[in-house]
Amino acid sequence: MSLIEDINSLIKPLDLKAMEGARVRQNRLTKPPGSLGRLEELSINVAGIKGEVFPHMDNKAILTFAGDHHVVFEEGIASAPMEVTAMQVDNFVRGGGAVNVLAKHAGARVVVIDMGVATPYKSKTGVKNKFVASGAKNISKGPAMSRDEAIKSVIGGIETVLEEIDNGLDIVGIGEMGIGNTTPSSAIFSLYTGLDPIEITGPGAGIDSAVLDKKVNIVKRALEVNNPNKDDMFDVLSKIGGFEIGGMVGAIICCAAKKIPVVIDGFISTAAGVLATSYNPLISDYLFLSHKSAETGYKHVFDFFKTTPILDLGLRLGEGTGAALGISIIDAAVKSLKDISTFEEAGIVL
Ligand SMILES: Cc1cc2ncn([C@H]3O[C@H](COP(=O)(O)O)[C@@H](O)[C@H]3O)c2cc1C
Ligand SMILES: O=C(O)c1cccnc1
Repeated sequence: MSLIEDINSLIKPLDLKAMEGARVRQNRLTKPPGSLGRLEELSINVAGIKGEVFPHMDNKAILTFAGDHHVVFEEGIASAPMEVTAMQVDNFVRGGGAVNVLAKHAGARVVVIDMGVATPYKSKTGVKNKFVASGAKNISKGPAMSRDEAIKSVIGGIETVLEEIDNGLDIVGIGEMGIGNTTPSSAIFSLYTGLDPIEITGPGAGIDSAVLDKKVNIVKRALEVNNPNKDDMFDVLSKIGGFEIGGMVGAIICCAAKKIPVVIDGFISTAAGVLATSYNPLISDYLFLSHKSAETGYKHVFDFFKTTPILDLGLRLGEGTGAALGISIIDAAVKSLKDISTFEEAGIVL
């Protein structure tokens, strides 16, 4: 636990001086003030996070945390076989996943982390091993994991970021792979919003309406059986979370501590964002929501964040796909702040 507390204690409010410097520069660039809209705000936020008016954006990474969920198979609410999580891990290592393609487009590397994949994958190299246990247990019957395992999963996420910093890390996208993980994510959102699971729970990767009814009841049962305490993030993570969700929480905490902008992906990584923000509200300043997930409950979760999604493309995939697109927009924002000439430099007098 002490690594988590030590890292958490490093998280500080944004650098207001750097933000003011960026704001002043934005207003001196050869364009009408405010005309780059949200890009201006994004660049100012990155300056505040990094404490620099000209932040570096050379090294970008999508961290895709993988883990399984026994609840969806034991209760018959799965969208795909459990083995698909492991198969997708291999696909990502080969570079053939949707996240690989969009990350490449954004100039970001993809790091795949095994937090708790329950079936074997073929890749011998190319997967970071932070394995905690073989899939989260059935949350409709009891806790997903022990408290110690929840702590271990968060530490795995922190270690991932610390190790990746050595490879250069200017911005991070948070993604996941885990068949069934919209179920724990829906439970987490229901708990923190206080909304009935029927308003939050959606079809995930794709189930019919009869299975969706069952899924809503499973989310309700998970909350009743476990009675998680929302003021204790580790209680929530251990009772209704998952190993890849814990990994994402750790990565988010560590990025905030290390002044690295964190770009959240869709429904599941947003659940990790809610958990991390509940653990330390200062983290909210370090987060960017890349896109508005099309999954049912997503629209109800903005109150937890100081920001709103950058894109609205109807995505509902996960893996870090939306985060990759978000990174390319943030990169454009930072480049605009740095590289557009000021009126003075261009010799333009208005
Ligand atoms: C082939 C395939 C690739 C995926 N890539 C991401 N997900 C997404 O779907 C899963 C969550 O949805 P649910 O809770 O309904 O299973 C996660 O793995 C998420 O990343 C996928 C799902 C499938 C089937
Ligand atoms: O929004 C997402 O990331 C999402 C939605 C449904 C299924 N998988 C991921």
